[in-house]
Amino acid sequence: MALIIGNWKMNGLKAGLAEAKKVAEGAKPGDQLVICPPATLIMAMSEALAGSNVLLGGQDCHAKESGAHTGRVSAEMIADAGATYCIVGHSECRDELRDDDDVLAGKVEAILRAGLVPVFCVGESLETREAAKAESFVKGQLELVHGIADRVIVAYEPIWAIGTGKVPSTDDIAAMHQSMRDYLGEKTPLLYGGSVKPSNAAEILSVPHVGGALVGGASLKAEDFLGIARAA
Ligand SMILES: O=C[C@H](O)COP(=O)(O)O
Repeated sequence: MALIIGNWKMNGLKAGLAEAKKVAEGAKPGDQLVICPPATLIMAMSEALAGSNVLLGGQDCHAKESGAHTGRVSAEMIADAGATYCIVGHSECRDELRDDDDVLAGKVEAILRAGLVPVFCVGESLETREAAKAESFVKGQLELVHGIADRVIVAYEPIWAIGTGKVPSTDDIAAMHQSMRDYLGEKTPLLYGGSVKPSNAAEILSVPHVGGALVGGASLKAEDFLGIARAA
């Protein structure tokens, strides 16, 4: 069964709890669903979804456990609020927070320290794809998790496919996932992310080595998120 992770990004006020409850109510036995809401909602959502087969994740974290880091959230806090997973290295964080490999290494270590599963995001820009360097670029990003390949989930998200409605060809998705599989070995779950919708999910999820999806926009409506789960 595919793992379908919804990344709500900076969307979802308290009213989002109702949407998450709809996901839990509509989930079928065996579904592997994860919602990564804003940190402000994790605790309430973990109470509301207790006993369901929808798990929760954070979207990012600080490398330190606690301290004078105004505005930041630690992996321990995310775990304490009821999450099981934490996204790290999303291209929006790499861009907005200027997260480089050193910072990301600290965050991955923190996520493991807190007992969470890291969902490590990689993906190339359009420029890199057009220069036929996508696979080597992604392999470079994956070096950071090569030594912990059995403790991490990797999400391949081409930056140009995020929120744009553009999706790589299934041949390109297959080639990238084969390349990641060859580099990381068999134990790492590999997800695809970037404009996944109910209408294209079945095709994407049938590509060899694609073990699930990291979903942004289409995870905000229970009907769409469950539609993707059904396609899996
Ligand atoms: O983390 C999720 C991704 O950035 C994909 O977002 P999207 O499904 O809105 O393209």
